[in-house]
Amino acid sequence: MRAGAGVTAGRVRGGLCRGHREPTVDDVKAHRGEHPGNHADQAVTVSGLSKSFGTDTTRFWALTDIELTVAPRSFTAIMGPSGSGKTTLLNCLLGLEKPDTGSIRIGGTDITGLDETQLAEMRRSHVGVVFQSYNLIPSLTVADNISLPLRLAGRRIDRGRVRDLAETVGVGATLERRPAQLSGGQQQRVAFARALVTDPELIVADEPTGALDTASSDVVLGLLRSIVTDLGQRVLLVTHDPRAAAVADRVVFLRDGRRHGELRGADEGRIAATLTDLGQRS
Ligand SMILES: Nc1ncnc2c1ncn2[C@@H]1O[C@H](COP(=O)(O)OP(=O)(O)OP(=O)(O)O)[C@@H](O)[C@H]1O
Repeated sequence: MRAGAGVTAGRVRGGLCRGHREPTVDDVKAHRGEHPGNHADQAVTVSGLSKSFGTDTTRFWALTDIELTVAPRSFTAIMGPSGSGKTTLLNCLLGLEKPDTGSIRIGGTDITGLDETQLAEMRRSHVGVVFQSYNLIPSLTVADNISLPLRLAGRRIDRGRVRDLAETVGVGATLERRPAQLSGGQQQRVAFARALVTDPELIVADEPTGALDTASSDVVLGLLRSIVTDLGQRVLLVTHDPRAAAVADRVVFLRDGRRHGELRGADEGRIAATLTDLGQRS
């Protein structure tokens, strides 16, 4: 994180105006008499979450009775052997999969009760997502890629804020370039700025270092840490990499779709050993 880059937790949390083109999560809250706006102080909670695939005769439970609380200003990594349910959990959090049972509260709203339009708005404004494959739009400049979620949500675009965010993640000098003119590490930093631009309640990072060399991975992991520590965000990281998970405050393990313990403040070696043990017992 660039010291003195000009984006403080207060500024990042402050200056966004929300559009009113379609029903939003905040509209639902207002309708219920709840308080709309940013919910930085509320935990993201997953409770009794189960998800199955298939029909009655072929039913397979990908997630069973998952409980998870992601507190404000916290950094949680999710790990587990292949097929343990990490992607399914992410997809449920993003409203891309509908759980069979349970609740997912983001910004004080149970998103399992939202319709498709409201879920799309939730993904645009309340959750920032970073994937392994950057997913930047090649024809847009860095500045326009970063501001895209605001444009899609019909919100005012504050160019100064976009510039501040770009500087914060270390790509301030590239605003007028196209993604193809950037390194992989730089593109991933742009993806982080784009994820932060709506001031979301949760940043979800799915293997964000998977395509990067060690040096670029270190920069991105440092950035993830700073997003929590300096910008006051909460981050959920899904990764196979114990080195990446060691940057988190805690690591939650999944096995066969169930929670299987957690480690806090563990180093890479301990996380790797736990993961190996988990895989061998699957
Ligand atoms: N659409 C689907 N239809 C049927 N089964 C599915 C579907 N999606 C996932 N599954 C199954 O659910 C289980 C959990 O899958 P998931 O992709 O969540 O695991 P994962 O931990 O992300 O695995 P990996 O680390 O390999 O990406 C797996 O057994 C998978 O085959």
